[in-house]
Amino acid sequence: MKKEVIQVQSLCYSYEDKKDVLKDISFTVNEGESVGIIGPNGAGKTTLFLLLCGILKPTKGSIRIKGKEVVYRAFNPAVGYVFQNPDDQLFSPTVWDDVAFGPINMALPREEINKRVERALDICNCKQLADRPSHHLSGGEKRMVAIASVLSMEPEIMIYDEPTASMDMRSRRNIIKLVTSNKKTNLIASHDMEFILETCQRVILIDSGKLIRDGHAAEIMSNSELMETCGLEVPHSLKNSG
Ligand SMILES: Nc1ncnc2c1ncn2[C@@H]1O[C@H](COP(=O)(O)OP(=O)(O)OP(=O)(O)O)[C@@H](O)[C@H]1O
Repeated sequence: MKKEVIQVQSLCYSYEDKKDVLKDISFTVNEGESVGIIGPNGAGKTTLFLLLCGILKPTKGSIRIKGKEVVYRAFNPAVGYVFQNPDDQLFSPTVWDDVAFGPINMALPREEINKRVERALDICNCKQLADRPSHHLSGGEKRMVAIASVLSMEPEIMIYDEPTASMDMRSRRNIIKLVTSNKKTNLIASHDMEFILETCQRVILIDSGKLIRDGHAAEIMSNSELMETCGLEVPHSLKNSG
């Protein structure tokens, strides 16, 4: 039987100056599943991710990761979060330092740190960037390095917020490959519907903070009436198929 690794129960969230950003959200995610989180701008996708990582604290409801309640502001090595904006993730003098930052803070032995950095840079095709300052990289390069800086911590659950934004075709393909070939649990928010379709069997559709649908990706995303009501478009590859 599949293990439930994420359990979200009756989750509500209000910012101080923006109420009811998430309204009574409940879902579970099994180990090894890849789930797309789709919804229009401002639907609450990033807010949901910040709650899953413990960066924000639920106004109501609960989130359990691997059976344990998420602790507000506590680092959870099981969860890796790739921020929407890579500049929020990269701050060290070089790419190598940025990718090593997590493993160093996990107090791993030097040899293990080196191994993990090499592996993460290799998976993300960033080896040649290792000695460059992260803030001198292009937008797409920064995004790949940001992914490497999370992969180096080897979390079981990866959360990606808009991973294909500003990526060229080759880098986008590379992300599809790394998401579909890993054995991790993946949560991915994206407006790139074709990308979601290629990487996720299941999607959760959120609109105005409410969970509208949770189910089979192609089934939900081919429903043109539903997609349009939520300000989204049926991906090209599903047009005329549903
Ligand atoms: N720090 C904040 N303070 C107040 N309101 C916020 C804050 N961050 C986000 N919001 C508001 O909360 C709502 C949900 O925002 P969120 O970033 O979670 O949406 P999203 O689905 O990720 O959007 P996008 O697709 O544009 O990235 C929006 O109305 C946004 O304006």
